[in-house]
Amino acid sequence: MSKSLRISFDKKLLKIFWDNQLSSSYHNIWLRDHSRDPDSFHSITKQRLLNTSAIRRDIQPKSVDNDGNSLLVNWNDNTSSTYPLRYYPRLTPFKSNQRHLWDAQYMQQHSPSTHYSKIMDSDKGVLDWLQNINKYGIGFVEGVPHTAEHTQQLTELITFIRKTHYGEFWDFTSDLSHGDTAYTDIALGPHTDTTYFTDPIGLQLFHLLQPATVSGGDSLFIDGFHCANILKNIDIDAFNTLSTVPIPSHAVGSEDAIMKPAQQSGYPIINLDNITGELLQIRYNNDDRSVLNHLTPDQVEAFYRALNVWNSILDDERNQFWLPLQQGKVVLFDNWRILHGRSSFKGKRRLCGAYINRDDYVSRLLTLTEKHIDRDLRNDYGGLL
Ligand SMILES: C[N+](C)(C)CCCC[C@H](N)C(=O)O
Ligand SMILES: O=C(O)CCC(=O)C(=O)O
Ligand SMILES: [Fe+2]
Repeated sequence: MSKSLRISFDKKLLKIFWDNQLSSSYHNIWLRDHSRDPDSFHSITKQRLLNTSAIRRDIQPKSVDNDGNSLLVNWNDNTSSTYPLRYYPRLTPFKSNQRHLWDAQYMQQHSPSTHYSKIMDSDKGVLDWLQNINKYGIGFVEGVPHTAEHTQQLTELITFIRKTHYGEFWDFTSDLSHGDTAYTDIALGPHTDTTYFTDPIGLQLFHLLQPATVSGGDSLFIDGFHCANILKNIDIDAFNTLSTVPIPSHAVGSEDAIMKPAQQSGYPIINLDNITGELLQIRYNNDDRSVLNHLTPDQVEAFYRALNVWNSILDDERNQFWLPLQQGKVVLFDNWRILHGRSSFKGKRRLCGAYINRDDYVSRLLTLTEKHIDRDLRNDYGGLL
């Protein structure tokens, strides 16, 4: 084949040249390994059937044809491969181009919200809600009957609730019923929850069933990704410190804890996606941080300096979205991105809510997106998994 026409499906996935211009034998192995022919790839389960280690080291394309839908490669081991030509972006809900980072002013003017009736009507309403989470990290629902039962039912329309040593669907007040300051009336600074789990909870939902009867108890939300970007821009050393120094943290739980109190070896406060390098997870709770007995003297200095810069950004009112939660208004937020807090309060206050696992949230988002957004995507997406 004389033409040397480059067909590039995607820089990362698959680029091949006609005229066998693949430069290294491993590129041939890589190409063969990504074949979508029925002997190499299960079209329903999207799993590889091919035994990668059995691919011959000297595998070479003998010919390459294009039938308009797929690229057909015949190999020198008498096998052949197909590669669908159409390429859709992988449905990865956390590509930064889908995220809209925000400060307090933006959130005051554009609180992403949907109505309870729309969610109860159909799972398209659930998708709208989760798309707000995917884009802004936070999403409100108005018009929710202010009972724990209705709130739990609403939560379970997303997916199942994650059970922890705090219970399943929680409905709590300041009675220290669990060994945590959340069960008191003191102020809580901006934080993410369950930093002491190997897999911090993905989403957190709050519904304030009883605002504080005397005063206070307002809620704070901060876009941790927006703040991490500020940190990166103003002090790259501090950003690098907080995205590398591992921090241990713990939860005491309480006698009736279903699970043993959690104590985890460390993870950094700012965690990046291992493939894309994008912001993946903010893991910050200064109250739950355990003893730092693993740092060198230099790391201690770098850590506390960086922590000060980080806190100066969190404490900047321009980044702090404060609001008094109310009966009937549910908030759901991405605990891997959004920090939350509370002002101290006086009197009785009752908050209910739940945790949802990260992976269960993401798979629900993907499933509803494929169902409602792009039916063709299933085939193209499947062909190129
Ligand atoms: C939400 N709920 C009241 C159940 C528990 C709160 C636990 C708070 C804990 N310090 C953490 O940050 O994980
Ligand atoms: O009481 C509140 O508003 C939230 C407390 C808190 O941070 C939590 O329960 O995780
Ligand atoms: Fe919390």
